[in-house]
Amino acid sequence: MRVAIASDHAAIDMKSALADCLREAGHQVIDLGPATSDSVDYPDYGYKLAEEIASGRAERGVALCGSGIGISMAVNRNPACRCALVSEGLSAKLSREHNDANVIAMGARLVGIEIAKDCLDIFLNTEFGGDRHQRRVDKLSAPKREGVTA
Ligand SMILES: O=C(CO)[C@H](O)[C@H](O)[C@H](O)COP(=O)(O)O
Repeated sequence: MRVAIASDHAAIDMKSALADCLREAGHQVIDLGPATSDSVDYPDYGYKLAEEIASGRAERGVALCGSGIGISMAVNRNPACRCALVSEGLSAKLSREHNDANVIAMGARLVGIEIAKDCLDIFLNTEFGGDRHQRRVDKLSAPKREGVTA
């Protein structure tokens, strides 16, 4: 699978460790940076990652920052992305089975590396359930959200 990965300065070590895991598992890794631990802004990297998904250059994405919150918000501003912020395996599994998540987000300051590896493995190896979940996921992509005024 083609997997894009991006972080901010707070998650650079986790990015490097997860990129190694992805390569060892035979995935093609698109590392969008950053390359150093100099302070950067998570929206810049979240938007870059989202663009990789939207363009089709990447099939899945991994978004990392200190809490995972900021970068997941940035990724989800792109309508092509369904980014799930997770911190344990069951959420990673449900993000695929129920939500067809195409990006996983985690917080390097909150989640240990072994749990992060487990979440990533589950995220990449769990199929979408389809059926009733497809109808709901379709509504996430609908150009007009029924009953929403804002
Ligand atoms: O967690 C984050 C955003 O949700 C970021 O990774 C930052 O770490 C966080 O905003 C704190 O930034 P700092 O410059 O490292 O203090």
